[in-house]
Amino acid sequence: MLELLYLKNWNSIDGLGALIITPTRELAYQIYEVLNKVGKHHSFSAGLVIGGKDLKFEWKRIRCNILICTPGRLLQHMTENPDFSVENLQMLVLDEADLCLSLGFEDAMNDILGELPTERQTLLFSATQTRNLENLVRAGCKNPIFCSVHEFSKTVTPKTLQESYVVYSESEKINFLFSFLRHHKKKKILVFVSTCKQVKFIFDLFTHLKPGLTVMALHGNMNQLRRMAVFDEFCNKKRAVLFATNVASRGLDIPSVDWVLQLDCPEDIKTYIHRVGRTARHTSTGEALLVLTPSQEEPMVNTLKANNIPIEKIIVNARELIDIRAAVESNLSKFTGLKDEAERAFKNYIKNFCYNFMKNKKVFDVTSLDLDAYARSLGLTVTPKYSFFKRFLLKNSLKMKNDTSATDLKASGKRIKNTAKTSSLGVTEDDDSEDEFLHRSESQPVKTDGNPEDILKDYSLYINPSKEVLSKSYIANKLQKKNVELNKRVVFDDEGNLLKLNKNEEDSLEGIKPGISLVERQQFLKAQDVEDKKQNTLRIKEMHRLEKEKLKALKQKLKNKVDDEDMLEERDEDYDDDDEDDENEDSSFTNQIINDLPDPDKIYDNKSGSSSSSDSDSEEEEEQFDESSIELNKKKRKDKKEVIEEVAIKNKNRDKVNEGNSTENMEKKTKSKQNFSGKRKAKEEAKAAKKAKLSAENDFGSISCSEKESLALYLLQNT
Ligand SMILES: Nc1ncnc2c1ncn2[C@@H]1O[C@H](COP(=O)(O)OP(=O)(O)OP(=O)(O)O)[C@@H](O)[C@H]1O
Repeated sequence: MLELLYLKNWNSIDGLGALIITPTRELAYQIYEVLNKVGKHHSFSAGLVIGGKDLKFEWKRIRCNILICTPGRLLQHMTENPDFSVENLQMLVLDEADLCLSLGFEDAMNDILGELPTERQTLLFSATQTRNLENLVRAGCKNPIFCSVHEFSKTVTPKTLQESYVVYSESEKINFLFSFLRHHKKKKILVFVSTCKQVKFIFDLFTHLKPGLTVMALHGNMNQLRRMAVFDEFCNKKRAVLFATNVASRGLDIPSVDWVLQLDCPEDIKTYIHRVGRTARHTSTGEALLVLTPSQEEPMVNTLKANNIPIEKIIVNARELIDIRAAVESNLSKFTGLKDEAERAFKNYIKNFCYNFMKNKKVFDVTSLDLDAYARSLGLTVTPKYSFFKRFLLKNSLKMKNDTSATDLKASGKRIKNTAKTSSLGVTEDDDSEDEFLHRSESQPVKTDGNPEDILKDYSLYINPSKEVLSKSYIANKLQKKNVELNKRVVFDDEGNLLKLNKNEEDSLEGIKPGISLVERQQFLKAQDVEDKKQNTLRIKEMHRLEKEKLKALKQKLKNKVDDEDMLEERDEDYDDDDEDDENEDSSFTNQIINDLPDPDKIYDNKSGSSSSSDSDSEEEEEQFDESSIELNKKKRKDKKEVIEEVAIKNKNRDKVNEGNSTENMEKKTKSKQNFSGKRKAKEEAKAAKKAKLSAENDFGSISCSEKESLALYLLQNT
C-alpha cells in the first residue's frame, strides 16, 4: 500500500488514496499503530476512524491519505461529512475480509462498497478466507488471485501450536477455569467465553477470588478508551489473564501469549482457528485448550479433525481441581451487583447457546443443558426464570432431559476418578504446578501461602470425589499428613516471584503456635465439658434455693395477713365496747343512726340472691379465708369508720343547733339505751352473718360498693 502510493507520488492534495477496513476497533487501532511505525519515513497522512470516539474531532481530521476504520463509523462519515471524499481511492484493504463480508456487516459493507470507485486494487486478508465467489464479486474483485501461506501445509493451524481439549459439563467449567489459572500463575493467558455478560461476571468474580495473577477483561460493551487501555496493558504484561469475547479473537497481535483457553465451545471452525491464532504467532510456541461438554465432545472433535486441526484430549488431575462453588456463592451474597451479573451471564449464555443451536444442532444440543447445575455453578441458589428458553424449546418442539444433571455429574465424577488413575497426555512445561495439574498422578504435598484459617478455607474448596462432608478434623488430619507448614507467611510480587519478609513482619507472627494439634484440641474440649457441667449444677442449685425462698416469703406474708385480720377483729370488738362506754356521752345519737342504718348485707343479699348458699357453706368457706376477703373486710371497715366520722361531725353541728331541744334529746337517749341491748344482739348476729357472707363472696368486689351506696343513700336522705 505504501509502495503503491509512493510510486504514484501521492501527496496531501490528492486526498484519500488507501482505505483499510477492519471488523473490530482494536484491530484498526493496532494497524494504525503499526502503520505509524512502518511509514514513519513517508510524508503520507494517516487517520483512525472507529466507533466510540469523538465524531466531531474526527470530522475535521478525516481528510488524509490513508484511512483505517471500522465499517459502521466509516459509513457515518460517508453519509454525514461533506468534507469526506473517496473519489481518488487507489486501494481498498479488507482485513478479516470473511468477517467484513459476512452477515453481521452486510448492510454497512454493501453501502460502503457501493460508494467506492470501481477502478481500484482490492486486497482481502484472512486466515479463513474462502473462495466464495459471491463475496469476492461483492468486494469488487475482478480476476482474483488467491495467496495462502499454509496452502501446502498438512494442518490449518501453526505447527508450533499445541492443541488439546478437556471435557467438563457447564456446571464444572468455572471450577476448572479457577483451577487452571491457579496452576498457571506465571503465564499469559487469553480466555474466550461466548458473551460480554459472561466476561463481565467472570472478571468481577475472579477479581474477588484472586486466582494468583492479574485479571483483565475485554468485551464489546466496554468504553472505547478503556478497551484500548486494557488491550495495551495486556500487550505489555508478562503474566496475566484476559477474559474476552470474540472481539479479541481476530487479527490482534498480542505478544507472547502462552495459553488460549476456550471456556465455551466456538460456534464454528473459523472462530476456533482465529481464537487459537492469538498464540504461537510467527515463530513462537503456544498452547490452546478447548473446553467441551460431554455432549459436544464427539461432534466437535470430529469436525476439528475433519478440518485438519490436530487436537488431543488432555487429562486433568482430579485431585488438583478446586471447587469454588461455596466461595462463589458467598461472594454473590457479599457483593451487591454480582448476583445480577451472574443472572445476566446465565441468561446470555443460554441465549447464545440457542442461537448456535440453530447453526449446529449436533455440537450445541440444547436438550443437554442442565440449567439448574449451571446456575448453581455461577453461585445462583435459584435458577433464574427464563421464558425465552421455554419458548425456544416449545418453538423447536424440544424436550429437556430430566435426569441430565445427575447423569452428567455421575459421568464426570467417574471420569475424574478414572483419569486420576491413568497418566495424562500432552503438555510439557517446566512449571511444576502445571505438571501437577495436567500430568500428576502421584499425590504431592499441597503448597500453601496463608495462615491456618485461610488454608482450611482454601482446602475446603477442593473437590471431595466421594462427595462426603469434610469435617474440620478431617481437613486438619489431611493437612498434617501432607506436612503442611502452617503460620508461615509467604509473599509474592506482581510477577509471582517469592519475596523475603522483613524482620518486623516475621516478628508479627512469632506469638502464633504453628500446627494443629488434635490431641490438644480434644483435651481442651474435655476440660470445657467438665467446666460446663459444674456451671450447670451450680445453676440448678441456685434455682432451687430461690424457689424455696420465694415459697417461704409467700407463707410468711399469708401468716402476717391472718394475724392482721385477727387484730382488726379485736379492734372491732374494742370499738363496739367503746360505743358502749360512750353511751353516756353526746355521741349516743350517732350510735342510734348507725343502728338505724339499713344492713348492707341484707341489701347485698337481696341484690345477689345468694344468701342461702353462702349461709349453708359458711363454715367451710371460712376455712378458705384468703387474702381478698381480708382486703375486703379492711376496706369495709375503713368505709364504715369514715361514714361514722362524718356522721359524728354532722351530729356535733346538729347538737349545736339543737341545744335548745335537750329534752327531746334526753328522751331519745333513754329510748336508745332501752333498745341498746336488743340492738347489740341483732348487730352481733348481723356481723357474724356478714362475715360468713363476705368469706363466701370474696370473689365479688361489689360488696363494699353496695354497702357504701346504701350508707350514702341513707345519709343523703337524713341530711
Ligand atoms: N516477515 C516477518 N518477519 C518478522 N516478523 C513477522 C514477519 N511477518 C509477520 N511477522 C510477525 O508475526 C506476527 C503475526 O503477523 P500478522 O499480524 O501480520 O499475522 P496475520 O496473518 O495478520 O495474523 P492474523 O491472522 O491474526 O490477522 C506479528 O507479530 C508480526 O510482527
